[in-house]
Amino acid sequence: MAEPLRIALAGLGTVGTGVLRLLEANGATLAKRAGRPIKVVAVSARERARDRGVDLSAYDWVDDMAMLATRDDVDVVVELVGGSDGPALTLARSALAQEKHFVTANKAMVAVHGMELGKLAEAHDAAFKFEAAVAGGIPVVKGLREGAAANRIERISGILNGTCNFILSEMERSGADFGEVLSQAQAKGFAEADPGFDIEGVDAAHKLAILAAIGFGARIDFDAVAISGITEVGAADIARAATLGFVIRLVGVADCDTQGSGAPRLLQRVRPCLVPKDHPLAHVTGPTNAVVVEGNFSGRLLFQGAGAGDGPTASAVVADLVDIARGDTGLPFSVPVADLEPLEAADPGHRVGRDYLRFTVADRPGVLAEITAAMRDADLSIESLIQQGRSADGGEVLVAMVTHEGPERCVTRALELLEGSPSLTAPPLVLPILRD
Ligand SMILES: NC(=O)c1ccc[n+]([C@@H]2O[C@H](COP(=O)([O-])OP(=O)(O)OC[C@H]3O[C@@H](n4cnc5c(N)ncnc54)[C@H](O)[C@@H]3O)[C@@H](O)[C@H]2O)c1
Ligand SMILES: N[C@@H](CCO)C(=O)O
Ligand code: NA
Repeated sequence: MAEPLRIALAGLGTVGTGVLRLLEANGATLAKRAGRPIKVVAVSARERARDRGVDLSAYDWVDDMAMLATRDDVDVVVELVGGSDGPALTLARSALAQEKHFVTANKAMVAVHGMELGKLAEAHDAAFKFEAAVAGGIPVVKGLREGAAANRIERISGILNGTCNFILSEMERSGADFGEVLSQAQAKGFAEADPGFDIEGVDAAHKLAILAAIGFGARIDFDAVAISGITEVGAADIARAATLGFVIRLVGVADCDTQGSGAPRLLQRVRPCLVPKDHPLAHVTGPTNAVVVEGNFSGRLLFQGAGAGDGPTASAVVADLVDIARGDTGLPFSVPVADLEPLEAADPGHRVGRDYLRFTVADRPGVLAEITAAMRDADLSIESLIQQGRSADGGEVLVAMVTHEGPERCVTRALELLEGSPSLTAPPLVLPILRD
């Protein structure tokens, strides 16, 4: 059998230890599939003494992870540390500059520095692979880059954050409150080191920006992703959505739009959406992720599976190692980085859709008339409206409505007209209804 592919592994947390376990469990099969053994030679993490439930005695321990990139006995550096900058980025730059292949699960770093790292990889004939960075174990980077390569991609949409999906579907199933379910997601190892990245939608936006770059042949533009997280979604919204025939999911959507001018513009958004109960994404529960890719010849492709957790994420990391062992060390993106288009961000104002609007209002006469007058003046038409119950103390009540299809600028205008109104006791919540 050929010489082993020699690995240095930085980070021995949830994913890093998962990779060691997987290589141990499936080593013989992997060697056959890859044509040579995949062998870890060195590891690095913060605390050497910590009990991780894996035997590290066969690997060199390196205190300073930056040293992994300088070793002559290493072909691939695997980074499972996290953080868009700091030691992960230093390691990536140094490994690629020294012509080591580089594999990572770090979507924050790929979303922010992917263009620079991709260029560096191309310049040094090294592989730069990040299947685990997007939707954990689901082979969606490969699916888009390779499986759907023959298509013009028209739209990418998906549930890209396991923590948020777990929280929303658990709140829906058990009626538990947000904080309690977030703690469960943290205990299960889905959440980021800073769970703010999950619940504010930033993690999903990192992943969407990476997928959009591959799908649309565009430069990664993470700063252009419009992001809203799930912190404002309450149990009452989930219950009202259910009454109206929807579930609430955090969904990332990217598509291109010429806005009449000819030049394609890219719209990337991550928002909690109302998903019709018969839509495939409505059945995605727990930490599962799902991505719908719409190709002009393939039609709809649905990729679904575990988006987080040690085993599934390790599966994606090791799949990248198998590719490298087989000699697939080619372009990190669908085209050379220099050929990725710098697409401008699209203005969503003219996009047509339906929305769920939730107002928290003072419980007194005339308030509903004020809201509906603003909607009339903004040319926004109401399809249905729910105002349930009365507050015992004449305090505040929730009014939820669903609009008819109309341009997004009408919703923006209605909210502008209501801004500062003393009738509203909290900022309104707008959740788009995901279109088919
Ligand atoms: N956990 C998941 O389900 C999952 C899924 C997909 C991608 N990811 C990504 O994989 C990466 C790792 O995630 P994780 O969940 O395994 O994290 P983790 O916190 O469980 O592990 C991180 C590891 O990196 C080490 N580390 C952190 N900072 C360090 C530093 N400054 N110097 C040396 N070592 C340092 C820690 O000691 C630990 O061993 C992140 O980029 C994360 O976004 C995680
Ligand atoms: N925190 C991420 C891990 C997988 O990328 C999630 O919940 O989806
Ligand atoms: Na993946």
